[in-house]
Amino acid sequence: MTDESTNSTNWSAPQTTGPVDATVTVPGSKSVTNRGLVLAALASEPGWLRRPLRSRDTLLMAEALRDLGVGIEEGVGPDGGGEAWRIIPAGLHGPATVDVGNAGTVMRFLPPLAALADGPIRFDGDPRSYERPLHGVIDALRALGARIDDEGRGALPMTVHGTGSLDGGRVEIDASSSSQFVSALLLSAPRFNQGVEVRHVGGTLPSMPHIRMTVDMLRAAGAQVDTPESGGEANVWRVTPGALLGRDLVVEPDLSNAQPFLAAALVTGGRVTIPDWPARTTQPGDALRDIFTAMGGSCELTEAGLTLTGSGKIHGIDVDLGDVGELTPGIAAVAALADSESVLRGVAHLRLHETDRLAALTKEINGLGGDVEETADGLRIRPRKLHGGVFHTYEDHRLATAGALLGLVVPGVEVENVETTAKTLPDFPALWHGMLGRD
Ligand SMILES: O=C(O)C1=C[C@@H](OP(=O)(O)O)[C@@H](O)[C@H](O)C1
Ligand SMILES: C=C(OP(=O)(O)O)C(=O)O
Repeated sequence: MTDESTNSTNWSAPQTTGPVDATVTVPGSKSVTNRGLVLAALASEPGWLRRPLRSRDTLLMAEALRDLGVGIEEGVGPDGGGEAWRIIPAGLHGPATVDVGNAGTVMRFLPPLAALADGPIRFDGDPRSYERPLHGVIDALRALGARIDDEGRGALPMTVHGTGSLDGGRVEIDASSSSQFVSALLLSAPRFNQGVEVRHVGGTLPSMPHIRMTVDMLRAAGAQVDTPESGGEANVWRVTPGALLGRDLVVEPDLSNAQPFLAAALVTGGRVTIPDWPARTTQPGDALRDIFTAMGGSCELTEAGLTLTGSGKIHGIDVDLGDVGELTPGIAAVAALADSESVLRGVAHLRLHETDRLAALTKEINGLGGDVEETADGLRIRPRKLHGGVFHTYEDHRLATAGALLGLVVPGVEVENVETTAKTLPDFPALWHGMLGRD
């Protein structure tokens, strides 16, 4: 949380007095799209990504891969249906410069791939990207044989001096500040000469579903991966070197971006359906079914999608969100409207996300009259009657959607820089108005 002022205008969050009743089609998953792009770029044959998310984070990933020589063409899917990207792998070339923006997936997933390029790849990004942890990736890549020039920062900006190949092998990392360190090393590992064995040492590893997503997608592309869950040692992942297949992958809707819409049903005692909700998924957003049920809603998964129906009651919750940290801002907003206290635990690492999310949520909800307190690893939220005001967003898409949710039931909430939702959900204001039946 570094900046309070931007020049953008405030967005008057639409308020509703009645229950929301809508079906909202949510664009594709950021996490699946960006893994899909990396794996397709490293494959030994062309592949398809259908219904990819087109947002700041995924366009930065696509742009970076193009700059390294990968072909990413617009097209329709092989069956003629849906929008798609056709990805044509090629030799990875430097010199090139990668703009990571403030995308964790770009700043962490691409340096291992850059080590396979045949020249220097410079990484730079938004000022906040310099503050986000990257040491796990940098140190590990050095241990695996890469040369990286970061002028001793252990962070961006930096240059990875690709030599066309990387030894790989065994490495220990402390990934307690971001699961993306583990995912990053695993994703490119089929192309390392010896593959990789990653051992996490240190504090609790967050966001396990995202590591499972990495493993599942690697296996679906033909990689051999051993995991703690497949009988291996705790906190150790192994990827065997080998060719990756080109896939025809349909990207699931982004379930974390479905959160504000489902929450709208919960806080208005209404009903919202999200089509194409997957029956099985590694996305952390699937946990919303249990969390929002515990908070007073009821969920039903049918052919039409996932429907959340609000009961008119919103209950507080005491929950460890370490596995599903990216859901915290949306849950905090609902908790501020509940009938009892909430304690959100296990998310100390959110201090190093797009902004310091714990500080930002505390300040902004309290700015509307709330009573939120930071704890060592999360938030304690005591619901209070809220009033209108400006909800600052600190260039954090999930702060912006949390502010919109509060504004749905609290008169006079102005969300500052709602355009920041473009990081993962560029159409958010239009989708939100559409949900309310307004233009
Ligand atoms: O791998 C991924 O796609 C992600 C992993 C998580 O990162 P952290 O483990 O750094 O929280 C999550 O918060 C982020 O939004 C997406
Ligand atoms: C933490 C997030 O993003 P990133 O991929 O930049 O880490 C997020 O989307 O909530």
